[in-house]
Amino acid sequence: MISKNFSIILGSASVVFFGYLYYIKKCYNYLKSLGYDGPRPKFLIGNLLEFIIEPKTAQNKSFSHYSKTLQRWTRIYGKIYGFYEGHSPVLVLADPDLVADVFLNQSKLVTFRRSFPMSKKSSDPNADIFVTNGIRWLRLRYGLEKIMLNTKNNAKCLEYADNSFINTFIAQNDLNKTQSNLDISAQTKFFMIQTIFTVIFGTELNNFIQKKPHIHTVFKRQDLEDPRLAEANNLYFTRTVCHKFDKAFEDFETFSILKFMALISPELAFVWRLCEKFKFYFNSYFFHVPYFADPMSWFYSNFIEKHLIIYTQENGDVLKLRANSESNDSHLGFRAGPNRAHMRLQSQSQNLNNFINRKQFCYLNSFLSLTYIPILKSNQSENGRRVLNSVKDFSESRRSARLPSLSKIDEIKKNNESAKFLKKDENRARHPSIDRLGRLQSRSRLKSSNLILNDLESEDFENWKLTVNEALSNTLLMFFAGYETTSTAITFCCKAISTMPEQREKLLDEIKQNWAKLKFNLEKFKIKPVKIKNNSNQFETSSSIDLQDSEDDDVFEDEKKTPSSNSLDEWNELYESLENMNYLDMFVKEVLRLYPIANSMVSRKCAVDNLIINNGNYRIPKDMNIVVDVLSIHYDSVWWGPVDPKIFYPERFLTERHPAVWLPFGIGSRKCLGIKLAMSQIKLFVVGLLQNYIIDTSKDFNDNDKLDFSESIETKDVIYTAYLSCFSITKSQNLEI
Ligand code: HEM
Repeated sequence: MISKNFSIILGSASVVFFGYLYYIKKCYNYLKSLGYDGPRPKFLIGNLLEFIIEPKTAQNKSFSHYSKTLQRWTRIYGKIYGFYEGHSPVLVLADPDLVADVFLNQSKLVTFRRSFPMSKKSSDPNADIFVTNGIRWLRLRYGLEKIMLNTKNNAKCLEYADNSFINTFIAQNDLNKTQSNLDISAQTKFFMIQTIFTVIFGTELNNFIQKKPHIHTVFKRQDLEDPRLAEANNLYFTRTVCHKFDKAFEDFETFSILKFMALISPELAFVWRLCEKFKFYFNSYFFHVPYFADPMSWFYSNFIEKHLIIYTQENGDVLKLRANSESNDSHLGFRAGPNRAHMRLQSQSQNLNNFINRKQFCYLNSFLSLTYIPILKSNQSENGRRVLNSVKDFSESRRSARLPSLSKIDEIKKNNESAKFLKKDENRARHPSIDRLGRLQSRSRLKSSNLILNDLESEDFENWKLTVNEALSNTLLMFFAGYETTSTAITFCCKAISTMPEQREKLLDEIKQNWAKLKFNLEKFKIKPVKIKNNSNQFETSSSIDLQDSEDDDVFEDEKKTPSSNSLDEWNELYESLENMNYLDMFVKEVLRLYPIANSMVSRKCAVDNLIINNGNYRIPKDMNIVVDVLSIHYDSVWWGPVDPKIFYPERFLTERHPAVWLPFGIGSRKCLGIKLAMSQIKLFVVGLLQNYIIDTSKDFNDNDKLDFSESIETKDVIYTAYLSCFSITKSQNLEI
């Protein structure tokens, strides 16, 4: 009997197993059936292996990577083709007209980012804008755009960046005077972490943490290679946070068996996700336990929690929506009862209150201002109890706050949207895809998430709020999205400056011409932030790190000392003058054209049935992943000529180009939200550097290295990175007034 049951189970399992294999085999006909050419897939893995190892036709087997593989395929298969990740088809666009058609003209329908089986789901309460799709994405985008693409806010961010530049680069370099070479990559990372931190929290990283050792439980001295130097350089915490994020990026790129399994069998993603949950119980080597087991929790408990409690307390606000039920969101750090961290913060909050009372701009406060938290005034004298209540109520509010906005969207969608969308499209040439959409709608089979509601009136948008989870997770995203990308871009710019004297002179000329408006950096620099003690190895900084709890408990004391007295108008002026420096703008754009940093992120998922593009020549079925071969477009002489696109030639931007040929920040409605911030940070760094230093290739490299800008840039799978990042830095006399 047992053996009979066993045979039945075994038989059924074999049927399912072989059925699945048969299904996988059939999948490999899909792209062909749609008329798309492409590389021949291997059973089970598709074309994944080619992303890792170049085919044997190459002289030596060398490591390949994502963008270069696409470039190679484009040369063989043309402007549009497909490949398989496991057995999932992916369509590649390598032509600006096609990209414009999908990302600009049809962007209403293709605003879904392609997802990977193991990445966070769009419906996850902690999902950020990068992974969300459909209406939820639109709501987030609408809110975040108001803050992140606002010129005044960006001018303010510039002030933060300028302070960070002084704190990291100039202070650091003065300390290392004896050192002939400087690792710009490390410096720019410090710069970025400091800037992003300040932009998010409105206070400098060191000011926030240095006098509060109990706050930073994760910051251990042993994390640092040389704690003494780090401490002396006043970058103790900055280094540590950089180290954490570097590790997180390493994890992102490291091969993991679970990620691989999910790619080759996405239908079983739930199994791999489950395994991921339990992987801590297994040997981490096999499953690759990430350094940040849960980045959100880490970030939350070390930064946001403190900031938020103080934020709520300072406003005298109790966040009250539903008083009774218990929170189950303790993973974010909120617990119903008091804990010691809360008590400590409570007693120290007065200092932070002073800071928040300044109503200083920062992302976290701005994002929170978009949430659905009703603010009730409460009795100021019951300070302690209020904080604890606010923590409790806050977690309640996070859950309940989500509901009104989502139901509102549903309501809007049901009443107006589908009809409106289709009506607007009546004037457009009717593609079969749109007709089909209409038929689907009339059969009430249109799923809410399939349409993007770009056509809503602006009044409707005003009611769209963020949930508190969304405000927080997007704050964390800013670190991930802006840290490595911008610092790498700055390193590439430094490389271009150090290897191309002609272009460097042109930049210097432009800086001289705009000198009056760009005076901020140098003036600040004159107030030396650092001095070196004569009789010891110890360095002394204007805000040296005191790991003991200080008597003077005002964490913003140092901030008051920083010479940042420019008014917002002046920062706006600086922002504008940076914007108006045409050569600088072209220079940075050219660097990003030659070395687009995050091109694998420019991807979409088709959200409608049968999207017709290129005047009906191509059909993209629903759920098809679409990626762009950015490198091929960036190096195409048809679009970038007549000067050879391989040559570094910023002036090529003087000619008007196709709207879809420069893609380092993506394109269309999902274009990078940090574009303005990133561009002004890069420009500020370049100007600051040239104002103060002569930058040359490192003395450790010979003349051949010196000329080789492109060869010194290593490209990784996911994003680009620089591996020769040491430069020789000497104090410049050029621009002294
Ligand atoms: C040189 C620096 C940067 C580069 C090269 C870069 C590149 C990109 C790219 C290629 C995308 C995908 C766009 C698309 O799908 O069309 C993207 C998205 C995004 N980036 Fe950036 N980025 C940079 C800096 C930043 C910074 C500093 C921030 C914020 C502080 C940021 C925030 C975002 C966000 C939020 C998205 C998602 C937008 C959405 O899905 O709606 N980025 N970025």
